[in-house]
Amino acid sequence: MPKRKRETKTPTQLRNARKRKAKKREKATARLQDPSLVYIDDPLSAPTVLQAKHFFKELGQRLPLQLKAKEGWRSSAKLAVRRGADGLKIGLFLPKSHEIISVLGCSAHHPAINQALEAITVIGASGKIKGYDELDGTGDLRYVKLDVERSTELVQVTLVWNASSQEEAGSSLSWLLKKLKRHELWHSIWLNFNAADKHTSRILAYEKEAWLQVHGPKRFLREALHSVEGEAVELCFPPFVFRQANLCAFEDIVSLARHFVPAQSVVVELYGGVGTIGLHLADRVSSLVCSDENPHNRLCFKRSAKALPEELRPHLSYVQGDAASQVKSVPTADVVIVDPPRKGLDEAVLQALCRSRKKKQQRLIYVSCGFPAFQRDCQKLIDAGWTVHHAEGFILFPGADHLETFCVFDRA
Ligand SMILES: C[S@@+](CC[C@H](N)C(=O)[O-])C[C@H]1O[C@@H](n2cnc3c(N)ncnc32)[C@H](O)[C@@H]1O
Repeated sequence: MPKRKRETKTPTQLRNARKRKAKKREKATARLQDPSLVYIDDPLSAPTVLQAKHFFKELGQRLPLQLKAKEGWRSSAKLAVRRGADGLKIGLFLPKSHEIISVLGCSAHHPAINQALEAITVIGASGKIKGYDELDGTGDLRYVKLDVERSTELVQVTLVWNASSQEEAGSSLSWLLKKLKRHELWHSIWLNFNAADKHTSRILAYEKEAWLQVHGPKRFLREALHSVEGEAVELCFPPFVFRQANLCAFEDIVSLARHFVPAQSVVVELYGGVGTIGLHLADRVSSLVCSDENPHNRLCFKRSAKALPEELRPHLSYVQGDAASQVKSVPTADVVIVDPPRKGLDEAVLQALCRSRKKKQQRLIYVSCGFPAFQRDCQKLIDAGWTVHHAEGFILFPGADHLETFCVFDRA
């Protein structure tokens, strides 16, 4: 039989074939739905919300649900960047997949986030910068983080770059920065150098050396929660600290927390971030010790506390450390406030709360962003003698299968 000649393709043909394939993939995913908007028609029908209602009903508790604006609420977003057929593909991963769905123009975004995304997408269409390719670990831009300063509508943008330094990033980064700086959208521009292995799921590199501010003022982005009563606080949110994506709705949680902290309480706050809840209790506490594992938070807390009236400052302190290292303070508190990540309380914290007995009466305010973990922790707290005094559910991400649970426990 005559041998068939092997078909060889020119580099241009190969490139075009790759582009066609990528376009086909993009078309297929475009038909799929943004995972953050699946329940947007009726956010109260999301499975987690129904599950939470059932759980509290079984405990003999009502669970009032709070839902604010369904559009324009997301003032902080971390978005993945990958290689697209026509430049950068920026968006959210579809559940359990490596496919990205574009979120350009998403109705949940604060308008400033959409403007920023548009600007980056247009610049990216030139093809001069490459989106990250997780198959081979090549490419430039891995993620973008966008945080809006709501009072000015300016955006703090962080470019997560696949290099370990600005030198290593080279001319493509310098070119992008030059283009970005022509826009008047920015509060500041930050670089986060993350050359971690392609198998990592970590979005940001948290080491101090990984961060570089290349544009904007030295003063951190500020946010005031205007609807919260008490002393006005200016929270600091540089890009390397946790910030609630829906700060407008979280204001109501902070207000509610104030309501459940009796005047002159000794308060211990674990998983406190930059002091988003704790600092708003400054006029209600005889002392507040706030802590968090992120070493960057301390400076933010101190700067915000410094701007409070002089007589309140001595009552406020901040300790850097993970929650497990702070459990000694739990029995000394009248009120313990916890707002852990999705996985819930660390075992050491849960154990400390379950055996804490020094005070005659104690209150625990638990703010949870992960309902399954809350359910588990709640059951253990009840078994240890805590009772649910009040619970409320907040739809912080309307359209997503998520509930932020606010629960007050008491122990006599
Ligand atoms: C859901 S955020 C809440 C922060 C704050 N209450 C707010 O609303 O901005 C959780 C915080 O827990 C911190 N964190 C995560 N794991 C921790 C741990 N094991 N010990 C202490 N803090 C932790 C994170 O750094 C983050 O600031």
